[in-house]
Amino acid sequence: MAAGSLEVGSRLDACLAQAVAGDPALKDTAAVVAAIAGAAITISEVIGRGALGGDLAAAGGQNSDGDVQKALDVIAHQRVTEALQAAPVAEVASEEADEVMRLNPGAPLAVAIDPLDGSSNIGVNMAVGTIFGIRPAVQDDANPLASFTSPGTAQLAAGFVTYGPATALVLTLGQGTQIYVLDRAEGAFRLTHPQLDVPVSAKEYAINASNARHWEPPIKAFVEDCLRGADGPRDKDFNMRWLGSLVADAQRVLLRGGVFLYPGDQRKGYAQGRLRLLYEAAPIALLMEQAGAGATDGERRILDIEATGVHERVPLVFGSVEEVECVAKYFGGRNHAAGRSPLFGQRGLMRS
Ligand SMILES: O=P(O)(O)OC[C@H]1O[C@](O)(COP(=O)(O)O)[C@@H](O)[C@@H]1O
Ligand SMILES: [Mg+2]
Ligand SMILES: [Mg+2]
Repeated sequence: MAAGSLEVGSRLDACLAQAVAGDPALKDTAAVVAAIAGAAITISEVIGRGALGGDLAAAGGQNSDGDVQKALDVIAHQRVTEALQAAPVAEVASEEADEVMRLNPGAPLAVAIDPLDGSSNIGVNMAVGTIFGIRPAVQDDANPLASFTSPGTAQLAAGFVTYGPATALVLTLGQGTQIYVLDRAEGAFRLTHPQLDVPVSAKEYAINASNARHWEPPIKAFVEDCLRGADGPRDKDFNMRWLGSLVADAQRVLLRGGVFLYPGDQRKGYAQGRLRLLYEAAPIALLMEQAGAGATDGERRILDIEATGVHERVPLVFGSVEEVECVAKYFGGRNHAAGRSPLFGQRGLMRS
């Protein structure tokens, strides 16, 4: 979907048809997007009823990452896998399934999906979401992960749905990033943002600061310098937001800029942070890059990283390009001593 060629208010199905008319190779990808969007509408109805529909936060089993599955995690996983079963999808890598799931052998596409992102927000009426990345399926009976080992650049499309005050689908088919909002009266998504363009610089960061004592020195230094604001080496005051829901934080960054960090830290099991490469970091990274923003693990471009496991984690930094590059400088050791140097960050020394 080329930027500028889409009309605000158009229905998702019309926009997908237009994309396929322009590039017939997108036919299957568009069918998968439509299937996920359909499942998202039904998930949004469940979430919209809140506690009227029962306790969506009720604990069930455990997923492979050791997280307790809540009732809504399980419902969302069922809804998306049912929808993908009826689409041209050979395999699914879901947060809520230990192994890659085989759906339609021989079908052309594979989907990595986080059916319900932001699980800690379930049951308290806060935003949650669904994240997905669509890739070509690679048939290799000896390697069940074959469809998912290519770097994120192999993704044909990526997106997420936010179930917030409005239900929104943020989508890229590799030509810009668009937002569609669910028109509840009609039961259809309509285009609201034909081309997102993330501001290059920003004054807002998002990180779970309760982990500060576990952070590595570059992250500590970056955040300390943000906190020092106009009195420190960054020379500007920052605001902070943390929603505990990656999709909601990502949507804010896409709409008004900023930087999000979930770094690795020294807690047991958190050396690579908390977020998963295949169904969280890689789709978000494609959406960011297609909107003019960046996504790294601190230093390396997320889209260049190859997965070696379904639920592999990766440190994640994304958002306004200047901020993402600034974080990389702290990792490179070029900035992170600066905040503590008597020559930096003091009015009248390195700055006028
Ligand atoms: O509770 P923490 O450590 O701040 O982690 C919050 C992060 O974890 C997540 O909830 C992980 O996703 P899931 O809920 O899909 O496991 C992100 O949405 C969010 O950004
Ligand atoms: Mg998640
Ligand atoms: Mg999840």
